[in-house]
Amino acid sequence: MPAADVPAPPTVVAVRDLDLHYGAFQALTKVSVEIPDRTITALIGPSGCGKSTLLRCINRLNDLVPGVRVQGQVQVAGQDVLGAQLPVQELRRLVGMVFQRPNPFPLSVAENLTYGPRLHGTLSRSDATVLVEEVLQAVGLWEALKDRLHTSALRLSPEQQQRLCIARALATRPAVLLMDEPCSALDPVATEHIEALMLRLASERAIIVVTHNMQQAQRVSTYSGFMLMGELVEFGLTPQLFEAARDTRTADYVAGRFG
Ligand SMILES: Nc1ncnc2c1ncn2[C@@H]1O[C@H](COP(=O)(O)OP(=O)(O)OP(=O)(O)O)[C@@H](O)[C@H]1O
Repeated sequence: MPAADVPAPPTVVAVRDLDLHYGAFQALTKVSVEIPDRTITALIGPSGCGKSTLLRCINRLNDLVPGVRVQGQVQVAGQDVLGAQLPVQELRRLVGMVFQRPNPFPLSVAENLTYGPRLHGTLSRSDATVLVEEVLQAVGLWEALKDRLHTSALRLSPEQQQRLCIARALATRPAVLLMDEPCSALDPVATEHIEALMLRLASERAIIVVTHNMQQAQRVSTYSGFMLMGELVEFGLTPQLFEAARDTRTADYVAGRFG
């Protein structure tokens, strides 16, 4: 964990003056943040404050919502996300996403993992074999599943399904992994395993995790952002945000005085 006087790692996601409206409702207001590479950043705040909306701006998942309007700038690895230059398909390769409920495709374990890379280009049979082992190793599933690669992913336990979804997101070698409440459908033991996995994976790419769980944010993240009613109130090193917040609203929230 870097001390407050150690320079932050280079920025991998830069958000500047981001406004988002769902129809007439403004869900994000002038959000600016620089997310450091190769570390975990947690987004916290009360229900409805815009955490998931901000996350979904980073891979343009909000594009699918009718009536959505986005203004401002989002850059991932130096590339402009909201403009027309970066095709959405390439963006989705660069930015993986894991959701609250494990959502494997109704396909085999191996097909879940090769689906993305096949969509993004050609994947030879030998490359696919190497890739499947690599990403299953990365999420600690190789030993358990190496003889079940052609089993339906839907037959796995919830924890295995969530690990598989993380492996599927890793298969396109993203620079950033977005995780929206990735443990909320899991029991405490599975949650502990996924948190340990997140810490391992963050040595090679940035992870941005939305969580309602204050303990989880403190256990896994190096940086945290506190959001309230569409604004990013405070962003900084996690211990500082939890123990010496600059803004009284942050201090009140992390102390459990509201939300
Ligand atoms: N598709 C949508 N259409 C209209 N309003 C939406 C849509 N999605 C979210 N909102 C609204 O935008 C606001 C922010 O929602 P968002 O899901 O980003 O919050 P959140 O902080 O992630 O909440 P939670 O912690 O409950 O998941 C909320 O008021 C929500 O009702």
